[in-house]
Amino acid sequence: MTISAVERPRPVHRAADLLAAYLPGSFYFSSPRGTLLADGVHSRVQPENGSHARGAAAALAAAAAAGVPDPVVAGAVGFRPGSESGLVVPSVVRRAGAPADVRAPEAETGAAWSLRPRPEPERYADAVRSALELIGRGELDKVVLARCVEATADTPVWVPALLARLVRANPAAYGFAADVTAAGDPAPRTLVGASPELLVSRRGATVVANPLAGSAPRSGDEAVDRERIARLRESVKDLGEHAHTAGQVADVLGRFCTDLDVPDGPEVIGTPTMWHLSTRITGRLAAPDDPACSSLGLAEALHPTPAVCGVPAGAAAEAIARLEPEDRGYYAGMVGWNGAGGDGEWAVTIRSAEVSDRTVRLYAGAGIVAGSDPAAELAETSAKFRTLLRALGLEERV
Ligand SMILES: C=C(O[C@H]1C=CC=C(C(=O)O)[C@@H]1O)C(=O)O
Repeated sequence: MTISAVERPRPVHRAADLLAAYLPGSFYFSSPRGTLLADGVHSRVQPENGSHARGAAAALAAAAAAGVPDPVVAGAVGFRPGSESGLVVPSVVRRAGAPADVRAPEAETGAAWSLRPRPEPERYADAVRSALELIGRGELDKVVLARCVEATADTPVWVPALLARLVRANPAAYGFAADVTAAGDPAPRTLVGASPELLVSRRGATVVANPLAGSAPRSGDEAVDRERIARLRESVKDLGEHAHTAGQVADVLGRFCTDLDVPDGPEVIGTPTMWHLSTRITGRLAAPDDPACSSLGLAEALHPTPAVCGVPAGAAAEAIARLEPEDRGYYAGMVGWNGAGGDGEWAVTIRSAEVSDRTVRLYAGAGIVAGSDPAAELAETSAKFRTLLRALGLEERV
């Protein structure tokens, strides 16, 4: 009797072993729901009429017909519509539980680094002032402005070690590493990060989204942090910034769901470097079999949320294109996986960097609304860089 690949019993893996098995070129994604490590490329996913979800459904059907066991679509999509995307059906997928007992080498303190902010911090503060003028004239309610720091080492950066340090330091985050090398790149390019923000997750008919917006840096001192949390909970500016984001996510999911549970107000969640206002929204899909309701379809409908773009979205995207000198690339896009039945998990690509050879490009942004202070927004982006800088052993440098 022969057993088809799909029916064959699956080996059981440990999360720590999958992280240790990650190599550049693999796709790694971990979350409180579990860990996924994917290798090889069975096929590349091309959008169909601009829809990644439709392209993914076709690629998954073809992979299942070809006997790929447990086919998934995995990878990342860039910030701008129609921009870079690196979605594939991998040849082999291994799964495990949420990351636990993860070992990681110490940061490469031996490497010599040079750091270049892009733009210079003062130019970022100028961009915030320009955004405040647009807000003052009523052209915008909110826009998220980002900046970049380019860190260059004297030796090539070993991404598996960087990923392991990120996951060890942020076990509750959405940890990821995705190969995003494009034709013409002089060296392989990897997107890596530890995002605190769930764009959307789907399991059967149940969907969850967890928009974040409104922030304060974590200080490490308990009394100071208690005070910062209390201030964040009451900050009119941060609550307004958050309401834009949670409201839009609820509106979009409401179009797909019969029941939607939206808490009355945000709670505060902590990462090792930040405090954020957070709203966990859950819903029940009206038509789970509709390809538009796959996790990738929902992620596309939600993207870009006002956590990374703004309100109104079109005017905010134009302001971003005009006021940010660096292209965002994959930063502020989405990263995750989508299975054949439509289940999956997509994180917002923040607390992230693109690594190529000796260079790491880190990105961080902050939501600008009426009442934002340019110096405070600049400081907030510096605090957000700490997730990656810490993993690189460079925390004191920005
Ligand atoms: C855009 C980023 O964070 C978003 C997520 C949480 C809080 C945010 C804020 O308070 O501005 C941002 O919307 C980033 O980390 O680059």
